[in-house]
Amino acid sequence: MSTKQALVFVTGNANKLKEVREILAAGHPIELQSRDLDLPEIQGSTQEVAREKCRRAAEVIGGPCITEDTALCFEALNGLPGPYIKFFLRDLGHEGLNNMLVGFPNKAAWALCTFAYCAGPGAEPILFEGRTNGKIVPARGPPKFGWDPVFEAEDTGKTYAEMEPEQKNKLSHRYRALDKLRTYLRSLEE
Ligand SMILES: O=P(O)(O)OP(=O)(O)OP(=O)(O)OC[C@H]1O[C@@H](n2cnc3c(O)ncnc32)[C@H](O)[C@@H]1O
Ligand SMILES: [Mg+2]
Repeated sequence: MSTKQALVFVTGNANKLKEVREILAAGHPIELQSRDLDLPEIQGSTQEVAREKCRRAAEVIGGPCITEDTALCFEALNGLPGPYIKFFLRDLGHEGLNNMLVGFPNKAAWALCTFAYCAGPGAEPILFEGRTNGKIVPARGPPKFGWDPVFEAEDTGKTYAEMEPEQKNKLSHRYRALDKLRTYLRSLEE
């Protein structure tokens, strides 16, 4: 009989959860439960933010869990807004994100996803990063998820919002990070 506790994905973001489930549905299955909790996030590097959030999540859950942090980094701004993109998006909108780069010819950006896995309260979280390069463009495509309409992924000519979910889920920052996490979790099963 297995005494293994289910792995819980702690996130307050329904779109993230949807994509994670879609990505995990293709390929090796990983059993996942979810908890809709909006955990406090510290200031710091993407790694510090991710580690601390996952640590707190494990305390709340009382068992193994994963969390995910997404940053959107502008090359002309040395990687900012980075982990603070949520608040820039909320307060400035798609147009404001474009306006931030008005004075810069360089519109390059990258989306960075950091999954954190914590084995339980007190354990040190382990991080898995995935990055997709692109550029910031005036909004195109349905505004269903965050900054998807203003991020054009490299070599696709399309914003994330213009893609079918299958296309985004094959090249996204989230897919790339989750693929590494999946490999790690499989190695634990062996
Ligand atoms: O509870 P958590 O998991 O933290 O969910 P959150 O919505 O607070 O998410 P983050 O702290 O990681 O902030 C990332 C911001 O970027 C947005 N976002 C995350 N992934 C995205 C994606 O793939 N495409 C577009 N926007 C995304 C998200 O809606 C937030 O505004
Ligand atoms: Mg958050």
